[in-house]
Amino acid sequence: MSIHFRKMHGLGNDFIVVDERKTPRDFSPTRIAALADRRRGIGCDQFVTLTPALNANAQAFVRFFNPDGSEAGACGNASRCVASLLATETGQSDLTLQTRAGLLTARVLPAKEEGRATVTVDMGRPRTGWQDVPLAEELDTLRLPLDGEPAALSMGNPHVTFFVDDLAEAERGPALEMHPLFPDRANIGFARIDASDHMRLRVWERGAGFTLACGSGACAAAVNAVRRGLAGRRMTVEVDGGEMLIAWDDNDHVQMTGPAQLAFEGTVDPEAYPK
Ligand SMILES: N[C@H](CCC[C@H](N)C(=O)O)C(=O)O
Repeated sequence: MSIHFRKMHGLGNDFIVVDERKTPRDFSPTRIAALADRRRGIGCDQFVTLTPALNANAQAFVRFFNPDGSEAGACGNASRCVASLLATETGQSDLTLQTRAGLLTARVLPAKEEGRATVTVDMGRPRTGWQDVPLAEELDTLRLPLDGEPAALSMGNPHVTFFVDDLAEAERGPALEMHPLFPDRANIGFARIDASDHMRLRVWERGAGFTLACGSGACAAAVNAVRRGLAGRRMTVEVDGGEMLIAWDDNDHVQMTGPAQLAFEGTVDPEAYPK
């Protein structure tokens, strides 16, 4: 039986979004991986499901799955896309999403062009304890004992940020994702600080590989830059797919602003894919 889906993206980080609030489906990791596959399936960086919110203040419970079938607690770019979807549906500009990392509030600004919105998501507080990331042992998350001394934190998902002069160092990403120091694996960011309010970032994403943008990775890199005394608390983060504005506010919350775009809608029969 075919289901409806939306293909959306934030700065080229792309998503299949399935609204299961009326008919929950509980896709298996295998089926998610098949649907997310760019050759055998529809193809996406993350598969995103909406199910009924458990918290009365939220419009939906939102879950994020990588193309390898693993689930992530946070996904910044997809959170902007879902907020934009809910704004179109409800006519509201202020939305609340329930995620495994907690409640996220979002504000959708008036769309300048059809199908594209600018959204600010409050991504909550960065968690900088070694067990938050998590790390395999007690360490100072400001400088990990790895070549390049990266900083680490969680935005609801694990992020490690290397501060580099040459972004070619991003080729280290695949091996570092699987490093034994990261029991849940990790998203590996490589940030070049070009000014106190501007960085260039590439992220090797856990379970997804290089993406054109990583919202939670931009939040993590901006906070880690402040922690290391390399930047101010408002930062333009330039990624392959474009730019986001990140602000680590006075309440210790990270505000992420960027575009959300609906590419197309369609239907798919999940039964046509491996269970
Ligand atoms: N690969 C990430 C999830 C997607 C994050 C990224 N697409 C974003 O916009 O934050 C993880 O496993 O934690």
